[in-house]
Amino acid sequence: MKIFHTGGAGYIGSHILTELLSRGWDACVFDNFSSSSPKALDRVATLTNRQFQRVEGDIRDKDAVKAALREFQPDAVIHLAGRKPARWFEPA
Ligand SMILES: O=c1ccn([C@@H]2O[C@H](COP(=O)(O)OP(=O)(O)O[C@H]3O[C@H](CO)[C@@H](O)[C@H](O)[C@H]3O)[C@@H](O)[C@H]2O)c(=O)[nH]1
Repeated sequence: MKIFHTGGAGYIGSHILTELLSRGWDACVFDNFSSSSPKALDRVATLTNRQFQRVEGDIRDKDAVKAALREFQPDAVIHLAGRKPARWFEPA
């Protein structure tokens, strides 16, 4: 299986990525590292002893997403790239 994995460098994403690679699946991580670091991907590669594609890009950039999908040709997409939830404000 080939998985296109947005937000794959994040907390939940990097755990999912580890599981995908451990199953022998291929992955392409698409992430802008706005709340994560490429170092997380290095750690996953070391932990799993697997290499995978990495694309640094903005999920809102339709052309960049299309180009990455066209090149990788995934079987499935796991989409975790997203902004953190809005803060909770106490009512006045
Ligand atoms: O426009 C965007 C926004 C985010 N990202 C990426 O998406 C990933 C999101 O991951 P993260 O911020 O770690 O979120 P979660 O994996 O949902 O982790 C949530 O849950 C964790 C466990 O509770 C907390 O530690 C985190 O702070 C909280 O955001 C990161 O790699 C971001 O760089 C993009 O690529 N594009």
